[in-house]
Amino acid sequence: METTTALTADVLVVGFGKGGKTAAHALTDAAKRVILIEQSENMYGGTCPNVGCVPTKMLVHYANSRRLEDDAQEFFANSTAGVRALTSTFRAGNFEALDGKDTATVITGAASFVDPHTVAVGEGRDRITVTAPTILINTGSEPIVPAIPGLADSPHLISSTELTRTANLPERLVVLGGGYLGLEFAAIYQRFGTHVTVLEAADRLLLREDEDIAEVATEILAGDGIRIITGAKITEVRDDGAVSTIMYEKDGQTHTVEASALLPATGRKPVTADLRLDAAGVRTTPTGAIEVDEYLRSSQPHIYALGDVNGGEQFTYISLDDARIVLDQLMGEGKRTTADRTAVPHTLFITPPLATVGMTETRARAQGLNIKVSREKVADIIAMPRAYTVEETRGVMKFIVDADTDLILGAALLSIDAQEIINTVALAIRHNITATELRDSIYTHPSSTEAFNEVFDKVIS
Ligand SMILES: Cc1cc2nc3c(=O)[nH]c(=O)nc-3n(C[C@H](O)[C@H](O)[C@H](O)COP(=O)(O)OP(=O)(O)OC[C@H]3O[C@@H](n4cnc5c(N)ncnc54)[C@H](O)[C@@H]3O)c2cc1C
Ligand SMILES: NC(=O)c1ccc[n+]([C@@H]2O[C@H](COP(=O)([O-])OP(=O)(O)OC[C@H]3O[C@@H](n4cnc5c(N)ncnc54)[C@H](O)[C@@H]3O)[C@@H](O)[C@H]2O)c1
Repeated sequence: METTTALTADVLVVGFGKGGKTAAHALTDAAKRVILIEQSENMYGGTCPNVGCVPTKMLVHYANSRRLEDDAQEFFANSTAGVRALTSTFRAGNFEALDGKDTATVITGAASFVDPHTVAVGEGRDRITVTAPTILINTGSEPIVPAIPGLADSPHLISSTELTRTANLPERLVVLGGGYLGLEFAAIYQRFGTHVTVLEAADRLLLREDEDIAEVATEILAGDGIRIITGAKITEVRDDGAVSTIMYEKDGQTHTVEASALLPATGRKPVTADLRLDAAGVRTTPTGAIEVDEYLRSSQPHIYALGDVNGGEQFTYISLDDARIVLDQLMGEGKRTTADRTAVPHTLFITPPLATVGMTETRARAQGLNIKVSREKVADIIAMPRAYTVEETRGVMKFIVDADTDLILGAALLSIDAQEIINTVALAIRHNITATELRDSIYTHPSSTEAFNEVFDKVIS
């Protein structure tokens, strides 16, 4: 006999991502009854701490600390064991922190809509329905596997998740796509001792960045031994026992490259297919994202979508900011919107990292702005001995400054510590702090921030 447990809550959250859990905590702290449904017991806390940012950045750290005398396979297995230990601690912490609250419950199972106010989890006797006047969808994104003949069925296909967990270091990794995810895994695995090839469809890496910056980043990656092939049109994957052969066309010629592991890194798509959004009357875009307004309200005003699932930029801190917008709707003044975001920084965690914010030189010139550009190789920045003290002097710093107002328009920092100092530049842009003020500030020594003393000086005269 089919039975259903019917639960109610003030707010229902579907998916344990950054935005959903942040909102869930704030709402329970405000005495709301919250139920959060997460499909997998391996994903409490969502993508970032389990299979995304945290494991990959820990792997960057491990890969960079490998010594020549370390056995590659053993060192790698110990590294992923370290990652598994940390992620399981974070996972348990995420679960306890929320489920342990008096007014919060975490239910494990895949949720799908029954009607605009109700979702169901489980089957038969285990079926639970949850009904709530307000629903937050935070189901994240998943990898796109491009429709290349032979790829989806290849036994050597490996996901980014598996690459953060496996104990086996692949001998030859081919990464399809040279975006954020592809380049980070390429850099990590090359340093662990794998032979890595990146096949990128575009004519160069990092199309969104200025060409000179992309060129230095490409030189660094290639200098580390990664084979980078741009302008590659992948046509087929053929499998032959121990290896896959990837066929691609470049400049009118057909080439092949062999792989023992094959990572598709050609983008991620919103997870909406199994949510039965039609039953809730929630509209999606052609890419499957939940259609939202600037307040993150879906086509059903009581249903909000946060994080990757709403088709916005796929970063943890954007999902976090989505939570601020939704909380402002539910408990605040209802004014905060996605349009309030300015100077959102990004970091590509290669070594050294590439952090960017604001406008590129190319875009500023295309807009006809009167700009000054300061660009200095990290090795040449006398005011930044930190690069020498940690023996990482590769890279370049570039700032785009409005020549009329002295305001900073953008920055690209390919440098040790770039993931930290970019936040100071972003803050300066947001609060109209001028290039002169950044140049003339007092910074700790030796630090990377003190490069500002010198690099900004080059555009201020
Ligand atoms: C390898 C990798 C590295 C990354 N590195 C960085 C980085 O360094 N910095 C950065 O800012 N971003 C990084 N990102 C991107 C970042 O991880 C994502 O943008 C972010 O985690 C998205 O969070 P979210 O809130 O949208 O949801 P997610 O954290 O993706 O959570 C969604 C949750 O919903 C669950 N779910 C899905 N469907 C259902 C359902 N039907 N019922 C119940 N639960 C469901 C999923 O299991 C998942 O736990 C990385 C991503 C990857 C893949
Ligand atoms: N450090 C970080 O913040 C970080 C790290 C990893 C991932 N992420 C997030 O995850 C998202 C997904 O990452 P991603 O790298 O998969 O996507 P992406 O969109 O960043 O890059 C995809 C790349 O694949 C290329 N491509 C597309 N189709 C191709 C094909 N058929 N053959 C060869 N190349 C092809 C594209 O030209 C592009 O360069 C990122 O956009 C980012 O938002 C962030």
